Amino acid sequence: MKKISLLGSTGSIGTQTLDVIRDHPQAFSLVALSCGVNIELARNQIKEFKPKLVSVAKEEDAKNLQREFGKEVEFYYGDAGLVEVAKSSDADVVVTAITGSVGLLPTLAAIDAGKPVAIANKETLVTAGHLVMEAAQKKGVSLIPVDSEHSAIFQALNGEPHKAIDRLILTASGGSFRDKARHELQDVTVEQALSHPNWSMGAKITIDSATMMNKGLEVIEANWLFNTDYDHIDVVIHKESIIHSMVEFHDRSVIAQLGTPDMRVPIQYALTYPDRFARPEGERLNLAELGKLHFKDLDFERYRCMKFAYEAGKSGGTMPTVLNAANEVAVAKFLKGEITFLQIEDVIEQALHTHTRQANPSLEEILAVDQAVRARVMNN
Ligand SMILES: NC(=O)C1=CN([C@@H]2O[C@H](COP(=O)(O)OP(=O)(O)OC[C@H]3O[C@@H](n4cnc5c(N)ncnc54)[C@H](OP(=O)(O)O)[C@@H]3O)[C@@H](O)[C@H]2O)C=CC1
Ligand SMILES: CC(=O)[C@@H](O)[C@H](O)COP(=O)(O)O
Ligand SMILES: [Mn+2]
Repeated sequence: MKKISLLGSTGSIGTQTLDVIRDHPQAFSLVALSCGVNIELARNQIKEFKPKLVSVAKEEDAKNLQREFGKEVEFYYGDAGLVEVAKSSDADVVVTAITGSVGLLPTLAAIDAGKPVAIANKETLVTAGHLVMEAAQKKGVSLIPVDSEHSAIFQALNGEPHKAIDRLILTASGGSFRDKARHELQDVTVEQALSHPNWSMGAKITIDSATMMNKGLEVIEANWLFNTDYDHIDVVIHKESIIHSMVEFHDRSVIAQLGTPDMRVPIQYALTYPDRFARPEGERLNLAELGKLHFKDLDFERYRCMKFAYEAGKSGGTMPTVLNAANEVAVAKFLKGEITFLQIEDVIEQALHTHTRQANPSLEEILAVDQAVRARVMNN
């Protein structure tokens, strides 16, 4: 029985992780969970899965739940609660399905406690990839990708030596506005931006997908997870999201991983690796029915966030931290109707331009830059 601690249980990846646990009750159990403010759903999850440790965002919710559930469950709250859920249970693996760089400290805590991490929370690797990778290496802890592109690459690599890799090719759907030209993006609404053509995901990543920042974050994520430099990571637009990503080897052989868009597949693989469990209910891929798959080069002027992400990734130091923090706040502002869709790019560009890069930042420096950028962007 593999015991799981789940950060972000009430979100898109979180609830799909619970689907996987529910599908394989002999193999998996949930021993700890965290969520933010969706207490109604968390309450049902606690009743169904009976975790011993739970963290919520607010102290008041933690106190009320403690009264309700009694001694069987220990409740925590806030950022410190996330760290407890990550390190203090008897979990065999921690799934990071929380959104944003708030996932950094709990991820480091899980690694420090020697727990393998099934990593969906890409912002953690973007904001402090060098610290996360160094900690994982030092502790001998594995980071297993959940993000569909990185799971695809992980599966395509399947033990191939690093020296055999020539290029990683990430596929990008193009997001909600894949068929719109740049001049048509002036007045797009939040509702339109939240309508992804292929995937049902949380709000933040859906907006990232529409700006193409999601792919930018994923390029940085791939750089860390697969130790591959930016000149050997490409992106191709593939509107159907059937090929989840590819690896080109030195002999020009290209291995891709395909499947219908269903995040439960990479989530489950991250939990069963190196084994594969069945997903009998999963939708089969029918290529004949699809008929065609489409591919298109990425236009860096159309998708300016991609340019920012490659530049920030190549610069390294604190630049990816700035990219991520500015993006998180800009997306939150767009979702609240405070800025327009195209202003997301302007906010990020401005934050990157005004920042003085620090090389090889410590955890304290990363946290300070993250806070400073958030404060500046929030008040602008
Ligand atoms: N959705 C997808 O298909 C994919 C997602 N990812 C990545 O996975 C991560 C999660 O994405 P997704 O599931 O879509 O996001 P959702 O917005 O659907 O869920 C986010 C989860 O994190 C919790 N949360 C958010 N902020 C806090 C906080 N400050 N403190 C405590 N809990 C918090 C939410 O709690 P609550 O709702 O209770 O407030 C919720 O449980 C992201 O990093 C994303 O990029 C990667 C690949 C695919
Ligand atoms: C499901 C998943 O992994 C998302 O990150 C998805 O890739 C978003 O799709 P696009 O960013 O390609 O639109
Ligand atoms: Mn992805």
